Amino acid sequence: MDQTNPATTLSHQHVTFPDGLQLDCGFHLAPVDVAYRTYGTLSPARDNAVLVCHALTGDQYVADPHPLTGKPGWWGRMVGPGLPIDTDRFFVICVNVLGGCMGTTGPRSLRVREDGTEEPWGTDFPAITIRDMVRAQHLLIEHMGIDRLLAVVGGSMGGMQVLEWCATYPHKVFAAMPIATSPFHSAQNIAFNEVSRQAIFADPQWHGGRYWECNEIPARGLAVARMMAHITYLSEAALTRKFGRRVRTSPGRGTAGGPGALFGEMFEVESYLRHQGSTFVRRFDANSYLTITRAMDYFDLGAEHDGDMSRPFRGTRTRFCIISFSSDWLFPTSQARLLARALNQVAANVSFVEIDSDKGHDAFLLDEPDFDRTIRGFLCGAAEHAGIG
Ligand SMILES: CC(=O)SCCNC(=O)CCNC(=O)[C@H](O)C(C)(C)COP(=O)(O)OP(=O)(O)OC[C@H]1O[C@@H](n2cnc3c(N)ncnc32)[C@H](O)[C@@H]1OP(=O)(O)O
Ligand SMILES: N[C@@H](CCO)C(=O)O
Repeated sequence: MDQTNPATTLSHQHVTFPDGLQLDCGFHLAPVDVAYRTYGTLSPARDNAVLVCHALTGDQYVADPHPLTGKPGWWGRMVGPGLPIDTDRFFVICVNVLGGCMGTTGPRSLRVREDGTEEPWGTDFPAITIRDMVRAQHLLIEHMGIDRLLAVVGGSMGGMQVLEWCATYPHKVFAAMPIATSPFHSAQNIAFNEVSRQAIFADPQWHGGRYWECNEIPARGLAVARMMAHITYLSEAALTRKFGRRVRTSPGRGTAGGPGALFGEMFEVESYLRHQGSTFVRRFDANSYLTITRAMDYFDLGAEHDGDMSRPFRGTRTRFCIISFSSDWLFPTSQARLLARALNQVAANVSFVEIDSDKGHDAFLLDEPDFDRTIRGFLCGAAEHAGIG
């Protein structure tokens, strides 16, 4: 089933779809490479698959070390034997999103020019939507011979994909967990994304998006984009608990590119953000960042259906568990509640849980026992209702 493609050294699991995809923007993108990871074993009936959808800067390495950073998978505490998404029981699939930079086709992928030579797509990569990402995942799921996913689970932009799965392929999702997400990307979030993008554009090493020609990357701009965005993933309480107003007298870690040493001292929180920025640029592509943030901005389930948020789910038989976090100000509980209300009009099985946490948006990536229990319980219930042992 797995076709190892020597063109990518980033993913152990990878399929090329020569016919590609018709995108929402009207462009036909072909071929399309889909890079993914699986954990656990697909049952003979192919009915125990759980698709995990990653967030903006995530990737398919959910539960094994990242090939570029060597760090543990981003949901290693959630996915594995005996863990809430139990790989002794479920076959877990995670796909690097379309537009990404970890093996699935994106701006860094090569395209063939008219003269037969190849170059990266760069900023010519077509605009994509969350639905396009889901279509690419669907190609893979069909390729695997899976008719129905037991569950689709994801946080943040991953949650947007969960909702698109339910709207676009309603008969293929038995249960869905949209986490720390919203049925539309808010004006505030579009605004934050725009600041991130402007930081990239302002970097002299951006070179109009053709930075590979100069053998450079817009590292400073991408790092600033990440620093700003990272603040939105936390909460005031989390930042205060972690750093307060503490300063470090020696700049130490996290000084890359900054003027901290000029001031003689640096607040711990500054050092932390610089560290987050500088580690990010080692693993992420700026053009992917632009492409994916734009896809998030376009996301608006209601607008896709004449302003009626419940319409895409009419007739659904999917079981939903919506989860929000009390201190998440990026995807606040109020937006999850709007989703729950819309779903309640048309779906028979909708539960909604707000987890009490002061860790902000990224709480879905962190140790939150109530969250773990909710995921475990919902998946066990779904498996039972689906008749899976
Ligand atoms: C589906 C997806 O969402 S995938 C994408 C998820 N991954 C990311 O977002 C990666 C970046 N984000 C993070 O690291 C997030 O904060 C989390 C949620 C993943 C991890 O949170 P936490 O466990 O609380 O870690 P924390 O935010 O404190 O960061 C720890 C890092 O900061 C460093 N750090 C902590 N304090 C400081 C400081 N004062 N100065 C410099 N560096 C610091 C640590 O050394 C550590 O570095 P390392 O990751 O290189 O080992
Ligand atoms: N911190 C996560 C969540 C963002 O929504 C990421 O970077 O993907």
